[in-house]
Amino acid sequence: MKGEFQDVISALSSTLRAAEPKQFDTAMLDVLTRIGEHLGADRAYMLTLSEDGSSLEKVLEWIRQSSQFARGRNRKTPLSRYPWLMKQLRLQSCVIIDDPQGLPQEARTEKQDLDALQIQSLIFLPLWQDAQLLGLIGFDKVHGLLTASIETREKLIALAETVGSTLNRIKTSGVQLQTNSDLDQFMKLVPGMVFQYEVDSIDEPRMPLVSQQLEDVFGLPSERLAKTANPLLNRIYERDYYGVIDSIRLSRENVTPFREHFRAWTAEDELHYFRVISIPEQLPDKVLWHGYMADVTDQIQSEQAVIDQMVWTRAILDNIDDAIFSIDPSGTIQTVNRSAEKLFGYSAKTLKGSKINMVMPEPYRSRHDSYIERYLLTGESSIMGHNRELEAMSKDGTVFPIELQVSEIKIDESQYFIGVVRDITERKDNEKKIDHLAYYDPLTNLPNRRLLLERMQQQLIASTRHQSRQAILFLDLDNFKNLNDSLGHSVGDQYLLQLAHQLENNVTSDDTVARIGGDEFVIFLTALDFEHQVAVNQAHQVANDIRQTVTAPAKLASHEYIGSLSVGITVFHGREDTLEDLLKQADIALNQAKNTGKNTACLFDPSMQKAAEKKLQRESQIRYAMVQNQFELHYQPQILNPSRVTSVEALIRWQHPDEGWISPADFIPVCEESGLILELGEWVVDTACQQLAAWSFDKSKAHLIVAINISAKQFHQKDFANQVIKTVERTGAPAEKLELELTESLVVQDINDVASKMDELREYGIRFSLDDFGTGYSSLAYLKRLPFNQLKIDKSFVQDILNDESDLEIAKMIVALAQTMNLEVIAEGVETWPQARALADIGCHRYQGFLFARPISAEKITDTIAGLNQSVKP
Ligand SMILES: Nc1nc2c(ncn2[C@@H]2O[C@H](COP(=O)(O)O[C@H]3[C@@H](O)[C@H](n4cnc5c(=O)[nH]c(N)nc54)O[C@@H]3COP(=O)(O)O)[C@@H](O)[C@H]2O)c(=O)[nH]1
Repeated sequence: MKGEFQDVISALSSTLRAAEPKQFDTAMLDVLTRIGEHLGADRAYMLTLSEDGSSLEKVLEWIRQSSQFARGRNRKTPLSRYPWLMKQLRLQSCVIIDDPQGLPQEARTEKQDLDALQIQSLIFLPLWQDAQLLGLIGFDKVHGLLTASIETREKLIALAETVGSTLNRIKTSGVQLQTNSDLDQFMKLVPGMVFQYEVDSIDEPRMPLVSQQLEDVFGLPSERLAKTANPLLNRIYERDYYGVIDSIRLSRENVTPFREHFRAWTAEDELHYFRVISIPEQLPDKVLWHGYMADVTDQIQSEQAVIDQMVWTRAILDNIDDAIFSIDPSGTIQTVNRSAEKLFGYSAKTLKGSKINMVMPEPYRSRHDSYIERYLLTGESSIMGHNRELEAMSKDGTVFPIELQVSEIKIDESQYFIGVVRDITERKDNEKKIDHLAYYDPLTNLPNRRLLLERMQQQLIASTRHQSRQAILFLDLDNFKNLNDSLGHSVGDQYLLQLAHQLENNVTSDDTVARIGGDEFVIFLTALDFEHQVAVNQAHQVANDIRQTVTAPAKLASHEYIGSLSVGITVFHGREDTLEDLLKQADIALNQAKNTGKNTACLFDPSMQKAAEKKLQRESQIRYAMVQNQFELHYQPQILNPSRVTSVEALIRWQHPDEGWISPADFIPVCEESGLILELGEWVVDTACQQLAAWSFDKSKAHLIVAINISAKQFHQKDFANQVIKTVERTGAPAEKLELELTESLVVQDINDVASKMDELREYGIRFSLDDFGTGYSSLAYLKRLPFNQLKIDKSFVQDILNDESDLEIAKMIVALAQTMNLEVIAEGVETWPQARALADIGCHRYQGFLFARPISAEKITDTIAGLNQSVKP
C-alpha cells in the first residue's frame, strides 16, 4: 500500500511535469482527487496567490461526494486574515493541523474559520518557487484525523515542489492557470489570432496556446498544435516558407521580436495573406513566443491593387518618350519621369524640388515666374491647353526646340501643373531639310525654279525703285545627253556640279544662279545698266564669259571633256512682263541659239516670240492632224539602171484642210523638237509595213523594197528594235523588204547602242541605208562597224555634179567606198539625164529623183512603175 501510494505520487508528479498549460487543470485535479482519497480527506484543493499577492484564490477543488462541503471555486481569502498560518507555511513544507482547539491565540481567525467549517484536521502543502509563495494545496477532513506518515509527508512535499515548479512554468509562460473564461473571452474578442509558439531544446515547435480564430482559420485543433506546430508551418506558402523559418530562427537566436508577413493556405484551401508579430521569451529550457496573427488578405489585395496601379502608371510614364513634369504654383518640380532625366541630363533627384525654369533658356527662364503669377491671377495663358513650340535647355546648356503642352490638375485641393515636353529637334531638322529640298536642287545645291521665281519676284518689286535693268540668262548644255550616255550619269552629275560652281563664280552675290532642269540653268542678273544697249552688252559679256569657261577642257573621270552651252538672254526693267513670260522669252532665245548651231548666246527679240508661237500652233495642228488622219505616205521610186524600179522611199505628206499639202520639211522639225516624232514615226513604220504586206501579194510590186526615214529620237528609243520587229510581225510585212534610212548624225551618237539595235534588226532581215552620206562625219570607223546595205549620195552633191568638180569627186569617193565595202550606192535628187549619166559614169547605177518620179500615192504607184520600167535609159 505504502509502495503503491509512492508510485501514485511519482506517476502524478511525472504527469504534472509533462502537462501542457491547458492540461494542467485536469492533471492537477487528478492529483487532488487521488491524494485526497488516499489520505481519506473530505476535500482537496489548490489555492493560488492572486495577481496582487494579497489573497489566495481557490482554483481547483475536489470534494468527496459524501461530504458536506459545498463547491466554492474562486473564493478569495485575504492573506492578512491568516497571519499564523502564513507564518507556518513559511516555516514548514507540510503544515498539519489535527487539533484546531489547540491552536495558539495568534491563530484565532484560523481556528474560528475551521470551527465554522467543522474541520477537524487538515494538511497544507505550500507551493514555493524561488522563495516565492505561489499558492498551496490543502486537504480537509471534517470527521476524524488526517494521518500522514513521515514518508508520505516527504512524498507530499516532493509533489508540492513539482506542482510549484509546474505552476511557475505555466505562470511564466503567460498562461493563466485557471480555466480562465476571461482569457477565452478576450481571445475570442481580439480581432485576429492569438497564440503562443515555443521551441524547446530538441527543436520541436509547438503551440501551447492558440485562439479559437486560429483554429477556425486553419482548421487545426489546438490539441494538435499543442503537440506540434508543424501542421500550421506546413500551411505556409512554399515561396514564403523559408523566409518565415529563417525569421523565426533569427528571433530565437537574438531573442528579438518576430515580425513577418506571409501567405498560407486556410482551412478552405485558399491562399491568404497573414501578418504576424510575436515577442520571444527566453525560458530555461525553451524559447516561448507570445504572438498575434491577422489575416490581412483584403488589405494586402487592396494595397496590391494600389501598388499595381502605381507600378503601371510609373512604367507607362517612364516609357513615354515625352518628358513629363508636374510643378506646383511656385514653379517647383514635384515629379518627373525617366524621359525628363534623359532629355535634360539632370537626375530626378536634382530636378525634384528645383524650379522648372532651370530647363529653360532666356528669356523664358526669367519670365516664367511672372507667367505663372499672371495665370493664377487672371487665368490668362498662351500655353495652357495648347500645343506650343518653344525652346528648352539641357544641363550642358544645349538649347533645343520642344513642343510643350500644359494642363492643370488638383490633388487634395492643391493646384499643380502637368507639362508634357516633346523634343522636336528631329522634326525641325526634317522640316528644314524638306524646306531645303523644296527650294534647292539636291545635286548642285543651287536654288531651284521655285526659289528662283521667289527671288525674282522680290528683286523685281525692289528694282522698280532703282535705275537698273535685269536680265535672265537661260543656259542649256549642248549634247549633254551624249556625255551621260557615253560616260554614265555619275560623270554627268560631276560635270553639272563643276558647272554649277563655274556659273556661281561668274556672277555677283546679288545675282541668282538656279538649276531648273537636267542640264538647264538660269542666271538672274539684277543690277545691269539702265541704258538698254549697255545692259544687253553686260548680259552678253556674262554669257560669253561663261561659255568660255565651259569650253575649256574639263577633267572628268580620267577623260578630258570639252563642253559647250547655248544661252538665251532677255533683258528687261522691272515688272513689264510676268516672271513666266520673262523665262519664256529667255527660253525662246535659247532655242534660237540651239537652232543656230549651238555654243552661242542669243538675245530675245519679239520676232522670235512670234516664230515660237507659230511653232506652238503647228504643234497643236500636228496633234490634231494625227487624230484626224490627215497624214499619208507617198512613195518615190528608186531606179536600178537601166530601167528597173527596185525600191521606193516612203515620204510623209500632210494634207491640211486649209493649207493643202504641207511639206515634211516644215513639220518634221517641229515634230522632232516637240517629241511628236515618236508617235508620227511609229505611224510611218506601221503604215509602210502594212503597205509592204499588201504589196507582197501583188506580183507587180512584191519585189519592191520600201525605205523609211527614221529620225534620231525615234531610233534612240530603248525598245526601238523591238517595236519595229513587232510591227513587222503584226502586219505580216516581209522583213527583208523593209529598209531603214538612218542619217549620219544619228549613227554617231552612242555607236554601241546604234550597233546593237542595227544588229538585232539586221539579224531579223531588215535592211539599212545611210542617208545624206557625205554631208556630215563620214567616218570609216562607224561605217565598218555598222551593218549598212547601202550608201545614199546626198542630193546636194548630185545637184552640182556637172558644174562642181569637188561634188563630183565626193560622189566618186562615195561610190568607191561603197564598192570597197561591198555596199550598194544610190544617188538622190537626180533631176536631169546628164546628172544620171554622170553618176553612171562614176559607177552609181541606182537613182532617185524628180527625173524619174516625184513621190506619189500608193494608188498611183503601179502605173508609175510600169511607165518607168519601160522609159528609163540613162
Ligand atoms: N523622219 C522622217 N522624215 C521624213 C519622212 N518623210 C520625209 N521626211 C524628211 O523630210 C524631209 C523633206 O522630205 P520631202 O519633202 O519628202 O523631200 C524628199 C523628196 O521629196 C526630196 N526629193 C526627191 N527627189 C528630189 C529631187 O530630184 N530634187 C529635189 N529638190 N528633191 C527631191 O528629197 C527628200 C528625200 O530626202 P531623203 O530623206 O534624204 O532621202 C527630208 O529630209 C525627208 O527625209 C518621214 O516619214 N520620216
